Amino acid sequence: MVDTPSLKPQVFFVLGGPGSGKGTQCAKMVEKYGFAHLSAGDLLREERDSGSETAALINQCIVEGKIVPVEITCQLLKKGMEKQGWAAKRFLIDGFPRNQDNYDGWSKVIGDSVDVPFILFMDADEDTMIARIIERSKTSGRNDDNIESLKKRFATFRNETMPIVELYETMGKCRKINGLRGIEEVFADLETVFAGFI
Ligand SMILES: Nc1ncnc2c1ncn2[C@@H]1O[C@H](COP(=O)(O)OP(=O)(O)OP(=O)(O)O)[C@@H](O)[C@H]1O
Ligand SMILES: O=c1ccn([C@@H]2O[C@H](COP(=O)(O)O)[C@@H](O)[C@H]2O)c(=O)[nH]1
Ligand SMILES: [Mg+2]
Repeated sequence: MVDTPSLKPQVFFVLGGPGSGKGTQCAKMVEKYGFAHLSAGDLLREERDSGSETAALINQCIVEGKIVPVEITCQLLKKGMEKQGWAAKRFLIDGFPRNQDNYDGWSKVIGDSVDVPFILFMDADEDTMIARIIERSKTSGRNDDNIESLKKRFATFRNETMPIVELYETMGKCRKINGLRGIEEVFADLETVFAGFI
């Protein structure tokens, strides 16, 4: 467990398939309400591009749509949270925990050092998400924004991440958002869900 001051940070995990709008909505929460946003995927891409000893493993996972071992991701998230200032913060952690290994690793390293009031599940159908990612691929420069990687990312999402969404549902801690509407309409729903925290 990490050593925390008395005031615990609040962490809201944001889950959803590739292209469901996690990053887009988190950016709006940062802009309007000053939440701190950590995208696990962005942190992993940054670590890969730094050329560290884990770079090759991270890149292989990204291209194959597989999930990076939690020891790597959790350390990046912990460092990111500390960098932002740990205490009295509201963190949106985007794209994590993605499987049981992620969930267990987070529980072990961070666990009760933070409060997780609820998670967001950005719900959208695959055809919509594929169309968004193919459009994004024109400018993103991401080496997993292509049909081959995307199919694998969807399979991982269905098989490994959805059980984590369901786990939070059973705890009464999952807030499902219809991600199919326009960006502003989706954001209005987030504002409703976050009432009391904004
Ligand atoms: N509600 C929306 N309607 C239309 N387009 C959207 C909507 N939300 C996001 N987009 C667009 O879809 C693309 C993917 O969105 P975003 O990057 O937020 O998804 P993500 O869930 O973070 O995906 P990934 O898991 O691949 O990082 C972006 O180009 C974004 O501008
Ligand atoms: O916790 C995580 C988050 C991400 N990954 C890997 O990164 C890619 C891209 O993630 P995005 O959220 O779409 O940016 C994802 O497919 C995984 O390969 C991870 O392993 N663990
Ligand atoms: Mg994203």
